[in-house]
Amino acid sequence: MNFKLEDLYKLKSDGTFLFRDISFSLKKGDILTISGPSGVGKTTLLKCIAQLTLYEGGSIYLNDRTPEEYGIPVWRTRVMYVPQRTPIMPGTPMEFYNKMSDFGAQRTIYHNDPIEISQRWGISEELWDKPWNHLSGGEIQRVSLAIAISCNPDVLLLDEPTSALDPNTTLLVEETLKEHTCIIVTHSPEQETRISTKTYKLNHYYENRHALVLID
Ligand SMILES: Nc1ncnc2c1ncn2[C@@H]1O[C@H](COP(=O)(O)OP(=O)(O)OP(=O)(O)O)[C@@H](O)[C@H]1O
Repeated sequence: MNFKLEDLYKLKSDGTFLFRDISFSLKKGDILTISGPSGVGKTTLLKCIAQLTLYEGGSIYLNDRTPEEYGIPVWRTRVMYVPQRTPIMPGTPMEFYNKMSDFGAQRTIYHNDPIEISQRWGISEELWDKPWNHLSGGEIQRVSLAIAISCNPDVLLLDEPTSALDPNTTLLVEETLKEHTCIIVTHSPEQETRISTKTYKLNHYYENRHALVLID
């Protein structure tokens, strides 16, 4: 597996750069953490990679093929985005999972058991049959992440995946994430130190100069 960004850039609505010249490559098992001040564009960068937000320039490749070559629905199953806050849906997590795994591009993919994944992080099997709106923020975060991991994407795009979790549960989730290839937005320098194989610092644009550092 190889994953590559080349000179990705995105403009703000006023025509100035939100970010530019974003280039990096990942191999299987890499964890790239993205950090930087609020509003700098971290979430937007993940959404651009997932093809959920348009960008004005640059290229993205998974195994030397572009999103267009895969087709966008297939791309999103291979390069899967998990938002920081999953929108509350009707029904239960299990109903959602059953519907999703029977849908389009997911149907051809081998799925692991999301219940087994979430049990490693203290989520009981019964919780999967409770309505979404009866779950805590931390439970929703773990269930959403377990569903994404169960789909076996090549790259997970995770926006602050442990922001609602206590320190011990955060460590348990990190142990699982280390088994996958991930791009993770985090505000925690400690988390960055614990799990990253590469780090990316995204800073605000000032006077047309973008401070952006990639440390291998
Ligand atoms: N599709 C878009 N086109 C242009 N600008 C956008 C788009 N989506 C978001 N923005 C702008 O990009 C800026 C960065 O937002 P983003 O949520 O990516 O920041 P962030 O670094 O993730 O912040 P935080 O750490 O607070 O979550 C915001 O000013 C937002 O209004």
